[in-house]
Amino acid sequence: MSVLDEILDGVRADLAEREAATPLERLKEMAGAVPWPKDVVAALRSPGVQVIAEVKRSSPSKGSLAAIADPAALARDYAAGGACLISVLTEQRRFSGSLADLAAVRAAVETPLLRKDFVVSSYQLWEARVHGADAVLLIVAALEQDALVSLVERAESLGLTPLVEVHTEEEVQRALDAGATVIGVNARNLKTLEVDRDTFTRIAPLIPDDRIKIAESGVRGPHDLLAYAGAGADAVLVGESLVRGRNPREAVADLVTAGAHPALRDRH
Ligand SMILES: O=P(O)(O)OC[C@@H](O)[C@@H](O)c1c[nH]c2ccccc12
Repeated sequence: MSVLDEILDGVRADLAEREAATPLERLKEMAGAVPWPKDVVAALRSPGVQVIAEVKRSSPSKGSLAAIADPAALARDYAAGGACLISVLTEQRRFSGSLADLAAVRAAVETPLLRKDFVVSSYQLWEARVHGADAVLLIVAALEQDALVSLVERAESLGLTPLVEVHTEEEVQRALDAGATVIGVNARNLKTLEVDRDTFTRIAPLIPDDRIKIAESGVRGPHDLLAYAGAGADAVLVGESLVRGRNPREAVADLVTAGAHPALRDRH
Protein backbone atom coordinates (compact mmCIF):
# COMPACT_ATOMS: atom_id res chain seq x y z
CA MET A 1 0.00 0.00 0.00
CA SER A 2 1.33 3.48 -0.86
CA VAL A 3 2.04 6.06 1.83
CA LEU A 4 -0.88 8.11 0.52
CA ASP A 5 -3.26 5.15 0.80
CA GLU A 6 -2.08 4.50 4.35
CA ILE A 7 -2.62 8.13 5.29
CA LEU A 8 -6.07 8.10 3.70
CA ASP A 9 -7.10 4.99 5.67
CA GLY A 10 -6.19 6.75 8.90
CA VAL A 11 -7.93 9.94 7.80
CA ARG A 12 -11.15 8.03 7.06
CA ALA A 13 -11.05 6.23 10.41
CA ASP A 14 -10.54 9.50 12.33
CA LEU A 15 -13.24 11.18 10.26
CA ALA A 16 -15.75 8.44 11.08
CA GLU A 17 -15.15 9.07 14.78
CA ARG A 18 -15.65 12.81 14.48
CA GLU A 19 -18.79 12.31 12.40
CA ALA A 20 -20.17 10.03 15.12
CA ALA A 21 -19.38 12.63 17.78
CA THR A 22 -20.67 15.71 15.92
CA PRO A 23 -23.45 15.25 13.36
CA LEU A 24 -23.19 17.29 10.16
CA GLU A 25 -26.35 19.21 11.07
CA ARG A 26 -24.68 20.42 14.26
CA LEU A 27 -21.57 21.55 12.31
CA LYS A 28 -23.78 23.46 9.89
CA GLU A 29 -25.45 25.29 12.78
CA MET A 30 -22.04 26.15 14.23
CA ALA A 31 -20.84 27.49 10.87
CA GLY A 32 -23.64 30.06 11.04
CA ALA A 33 -21.82 31.80 13.89
CA VAL A 34 -18.47 31.99 12.05
CA PRO A 35 -17.63 34.98 9.82
CA TRP A 36 -17.63 34.41 6.05
CA PRO A 37 -14.14 33.36 4.81
CA LYS A 38 -11.68 35.94 3.50
CA ASP A 39 -10.86 36.41 -0.19
CA VAL A 40 -7.77 34.21 -0.51
CA VAL A 41 -7.55 34.62 -4.29
CA ALA A 42 -7.24 38.40 -3.90
CA ALA A 43 -4.55 37.95 -1.23
CA LEU A 44 -2.57 35.59 -3.48
CA ARG A 45 -2.87 37.99 -6.41
CA SER A 46 -1.12 40.81 -4.53
CA PRO A 47 2.02 42.05 -6.32
CA GLY A 48 5.19 40.02 -5.87
CA VAL A 49 5.66 36.38 -4.94
CA GLN A 50 3.53 35.64 -1.90
CA VAL A 51 4.65 33.51 1.04
CA ILE A 52 2.42 30.81 2.55
CA ALA A 53 3.86 29.73 5.91
CA GLU A 54 2.94 26.37 7.40
CA VAL A 55 2.41 25.18 10.97
CA LYS A 56 3.84 21.66 10.71
CA ARG A 57 5.04 19.49 13.61
CA SER A 58 5.98 16.33 11.78
CA SER A 59 5.79 14.61 8.44
CA PRO A 60 5.79 11.02 7.17
CA SER A 61 9.15 11.57 5.49
CA LYS A 62 11.04 13.16 8.39
CA GLY A 63 9.12 12.25 11.53
CA SER A 64 9.15 14.96 14.18
CA LEU A 65 10.27 18.39 12.89
CA ALA A 66 9.45 20.73 15.79
CA ALA A 67 7.41 20.48 18.99
CA ILE A 68 5.39 23.70 18.38
CA ALA A 69 3.85 23.89 21.85
CA ASP A 70 2.10 27.14 20.92
CA PRO A 71 0.87 27.16 17.30
CA ALA A 72 -0.83 30.55 17.87
CA ALA A 73 2.52 32.15 18.79
CA LEU A 74 4.17 30.66 15.70
CA ALA A 75 1.32 31.95 13.54
CA ARG A 76 1.71 35.45 15.04
CA ASP A 77 5.37 35.34 14.01
CA TYR A 78 4.40 34.25 10.50
CA ALA A 79 1.86 37.06 10.26
CA ALA A 80 4.37 39.63 11.59
CA GLY A 81 6.88 38.41 8.99
CA GLY A 82 4.36 39.13 6.22
CA ALA A 83 2.91 35.73 5.28
CA CYS A 84 -0.13 36.23 3.03
CA LEU A 85 -1.69 32.91 4.05
CA ILE A 86 -0.97 30.56 6.94
CA SER A 87 -1.30 26.82 6.37
CA VAL A 88 -2.23 24.72 9.40
CA LEU A 89 -1.82 20.96 9.18
CA THR A 90 -4.81 19.30 10.82
CA GLU A 91 -4.02 15.65 10.01
CA GLN A 92 -3.28 13.89 13.30
CA ARG A 93 -1.59 10.56 12.71
CA ARG A 94 1.32 11.51 10.45
CA PHE A 95 1.53 15.27 10.81
CA SER A 96 0.58 15.64 14.51
CA GLY A 97 -1.88 18.41 13.69
CA SER A 98 -5.47 19.01 14.79
CA LEU A 99 -8.52 21.16 14.28
CA ALA A 100 -7.74 22.62 17.70
CA ASP A 101 -4.51 24.01 16.20
CA LEU A 102 -6.52 25.60 13.41
CA ALA A 103 -8.95 27.19 15.88
CA ALA A 104 -6.09 28.44 18.08
CA VAL A 105 -4.39 30.04 15.09
CA ARG A 106 -7.69 31.56 13.95
CA ALA A 107 -8.10 33.23 17.33
CA ALA A 108 -4.57 34.65 17.11
CA VAL A 109 -4.25 36.20 13.64
CA GLU A 110 -6.26 38.03 10.96
CA THR A 111 -4.21 36.46 8.14
CA PRO A 112 -6.21 34.08 5.90
CA LEU A 113 -5.84 30.41 6.87
CA LEU A 114 -5.57 27.19 4.87
CA ARG A 115 -6.75 23.92 6.36
CA LYS A 116 -4.03 21.48 5.25
CA ASP A 117 -5.38 17.95 5.40
CA PHE A 118 -6.46 15.04 3.25
CA VAL A 119 -9.99 16.13 2.44
CA VAL A 120 -12.16 13.27 1.19
CA SER A 121 -15.63 14.42 2.25
CA SER A 122 -17.69 17.59 2.41
CA TYR A 123 -17.96 17.03 6.18
CA GLN A 124 -14.31 18.16 6.36
CA LEU A 125 -15.17 21.35 4.46
CA TRP A 126 -17.76 22.21 7.12
CA GLU A 127 -15.19 21.46 9.82
CA ALA A 128 -12.76 23.78 8.07
CA ARG A 129 -15.40 26.57 8.06
CA VAL A 130 -16.30 26.05 11.70
CA HIS A 131 -12.65 26.21 12.79
CA GLY A 132 -12.00 29.41 10.88
CA ALA A 133 -10.35 28.32 7.62
CA ASP A 134 -10.55 30.51 4.51
CA ALA A 135 -9.06 27.91 2.14
CA VAL A 136 -8.77 24.13 1.96
CA LEU A 137 -6.28 21.82 0.31
CA LEU A 138 -7.69 19.29 -2.17
CA ILE A 139 -5.16 16.70 -3.33
CA VAL A 140 -5.93 15.43 -6.82
CA ALA A 141 -4.05 12.15 -6.22
CA ALA A 142 -6.30 11.39 -3.24
CA LEU A 143 -9.60 11.86 -5.08
CA GLU A 144 -11.58 10.36 -7.93
CA GLN A 145 -12.42 13.01 -10.52
CA ASP A 146 -16.12 13.23 -9.63
CA ALA A 147 -15.24 13.66 -5.94
CA LEU A 148 -12.69 16.36 -6.83
CA VAL A 149 -15.22 18.24 -8.94
CA SER A 150 -17.87 18.13 -6.24
CA LEU A 151 -15.45 19.13 -3.45
CA VAL A 152 -14.22 22.12 -5.49
CA GLU A 153 -17.84 23.22 -5.97
CA ARG A 154 -18.84 22.58 -2.36
CA ALA A 155 -15.79 24.41 -1.01
CA GLU A 156 -16.58 27.46 -3.15
CA SER A 157 -20.23 27.41 -2.13
CA LEU A 158 -19.07 27.59 1.51
CA GLY A 159 -16.81 30.55 0.69
CA LEU A 160 -13.66 28.42 1.01
CA THR A 161 -10.97 28.77 -1.67
CA PRO A 162 -9.83 25.34 -2.87
CA LEU A 163 -6.08 24.98 -3.33
CA VAL A 164 -5.88 22.03 -5.71
CA GLU A 165 -2.63 20.10 -5.38
CA VAL A 166 -1.00 18.29 -8.31
CA HIS A 167 2.17 16.28 -8.86
CA THR A 168 2.00 15.31 -12.53
CA GLU A 169 0.94 16.60 -15.95
CA GLU A 170 -2.19 14.40 -15.88
CA GLU A 171 -3.17 15.81 -12.51
CA VAL A 172 -2.86 19.38 -13.86
CA GLN A 173 -5.44 18.49 -16.51
CA ARG A 174 -7.74 17.05 -13.84
CA ALA A 175 -7.36 20.21 -11.72
CA LEU A 176 -8.20 22.39 -14.73
CA ASP A 177 -11.17 20.17 -15.64
CA ALA A 178 -12.40 20.61 -12.08
CA GLY A 179 -12.30 24.40 -12.53
CA ALA A 180 -9.46 25.09 -10.08
CA THR A 181 -8.30 28.72 -9.86
CA VAL A 182 -5.52 28.08 -7.34
CA ILE A 183 -3.21 25.20 -8.24
CA GLY A 184 -0.32 23.98 -6.08
CA VAL A 185 2.46 21.87 -7.52
CA ASN A 186 3.90 19.74 -4.74
CA ALA A 187 7.56 18.97 -5.36
CA ARG A 188 7.31 16.08 -2.90
CA ASN A 189 6.45 12.85 -4.62
CA LEU A 190 3.70 11.26 -2.51
CA LYS A 191 4.91 7.75 -3.35
CA THR A 192 8.64 8.11 -2.68
CA LEU A 193 8.33 11.19 -0.37
CA GLU A 194 11.32 12.71 -2.15
CA VAL A 195 11.49 16.39 -3.07
CA ASP A 196 12.32 17.22 -6.68
CA ARG A 197 12.19 20.99 -7.20
CA ASP A 198 12.26 20.51 -10.98
CA THR A 199 8.71 19.13 -10.74
CA PHE A 200 7.44 22.72 -10.61
CA THR A 201 9.58 23.82 -13.57
CA ARG A 202 8.26 20.92 -15.62
CA ILE A 203 4.60 21.23 -14.73
CA ALA A 204 3.98 24.98 -14.25
CA PRO A 205 3.98 25.78 -18.00
CA LEU A 206 0.87 23.59 -18.36
CA ILE A 207 -1.07 25.84 -15.98
CA PRO A 208 -2.70 28.83 -17.74
CA ASP A 209 -1.55 32.26 -16.57
CA ASP A 210 -4.99 33.26 -15.35
CA ARG A 211 -4.66 30.65 -12.56
CA ILE A 212 -2.59 31.13 -9.42
CA LYS A 213 0.46 28.86 -9.38
CA ILE A 214 1.86 27.81 -6.04
CA ALA A 215 5.18 25.99 -5.59
CA GLU A 216 4.89 23.68 -2.58
CA SER A 217 7.71 22.03 -0.62
CA GLY A 218 11.48 22.23 -0.56
CA VAL A 219 11.92 25.99 0.02
CA ARG A 220 15.03 26.33 2.19
CA GLY A 221 15.35 30.09 1.85
CA PRO A 222 15.14 33.10 -0.53
CA HIS A 223 17.27 31.33 -3.13
CA ASP A 224 14.65 28.59 -3.63
CA LEU A 225 11.84 31.18 -3.70
CA LEU A 226 13.65 33.03 -6.50
CA ALA A 227 14.18 29.80 -8.45
CA TYR A 228 10.48 28.90 -8.17
CA ALA A 229 9.58 32.50 -9.09
CA GLY A 230 11.78 32.23 -12.18
CA ALA A 231 9.79 29.14 -13.17
CA GLY A 232 6.50 31.07 -12.82
CA ALA A 233 5.38 30.66 -9.19
CA ASP A 234 2.97 33.29 -7.86
CA ALA A 235 3.45 32.00 -4.32
CA VAL A 236 5.53 29.47 -2.39
CA LEU A 237 4.34 27.23 0.47
CA VAL A 238 6.99 26.70 3.14
CA GLY A 239 6.93 24.42 6.16
CA GLU A 240 10.00 22.60 7.38
CA SER A 241 12.61 25.34 6.99
CA LEU A 242 10.41 27.74 9.00
CA VAL A 243 9.51 25.42 11.87
CA ARG A 244 13.12 24.25 12.19
CA GLY A 245 14.75 27.66 11.84
CA ARG A 246 15.73 29.84 14.76
CA ASN A 247 13.57 32.85 13.99
CA PRO A 248 10.39 32.16 12.01
CA ARG A 249 9.38 35.83 11.82
CA GLU A 250 12.69 36.84 10.27
CA ALA A 251 12.76 33.79 8.01
CA VAL A 252 9.32 34.69 6.62
CA ALA A 253 10.32 38.35 6.31
CA ASP A 254 13.44 37.39 4.32
CA LEU A 255 11.30 35.34 1.92
CA VAL A 256 8.75 38.16 1.61
CA THR A 257 11.55 40.63 0.84
CA ALA A 258 12.94 38.34 -1.86
CA GLY A 259 9.43 37.89 -3.31
CA ALA A 260 8.87 41.66 -3.37
CA HIS A 261 11.86 42.31 -5.66
CA PRO A 262 10.77 44.82 -8.35
CA ALA A 263 11.50 42.31 -11.13
CA LEU A 264 8.89 39.97 -9.60
CA ARG A 265 6.11 42.51 -9.10
CA ASP A 266 2.93 42.81 -11.19
CA ARG A 267 3.24 39.34 -12.65
CA HIS A 268 -0.49 38.63 -12.79
O1 LIG B 1 8.03 21.29 4.65
P1 LIG B 1 8.18 21.76 3.25
O2 LIG B 1 9.14 20.97 2.43
O3 LIG B 1 8.47 23.26 3.20
O4 LIG B 1 6.74 21.55 2.53
C1 LIG B 1 5.59 22.24 2.95
C2 LIG B 1 4.34 21.69 2.24
O5 LIG B 1 4.50 21.81 0.85
C3 LIG B 1 4.07 20.24 2.63
O6 LIG B 1 3.86 20.20 4.00
C4 LIG B 1 2.86 19.64 1.91
C5 LIG B 1 2.50 19.87 0.63
N1 LIG B 1 1.38 19.17 0.32
C6 LIG B 1 0.98 18.47 1.39
C7 LIG B 1 -0.12 17.64 1.57
C8 LIG B 1 -0.33 17.10 2.81
C9 LIG B 1 0.55 17.34 3.85
C10 LIG B 1 1.67 18.18 3.68
C11 LIG B 1 1.88 18.75 2.45
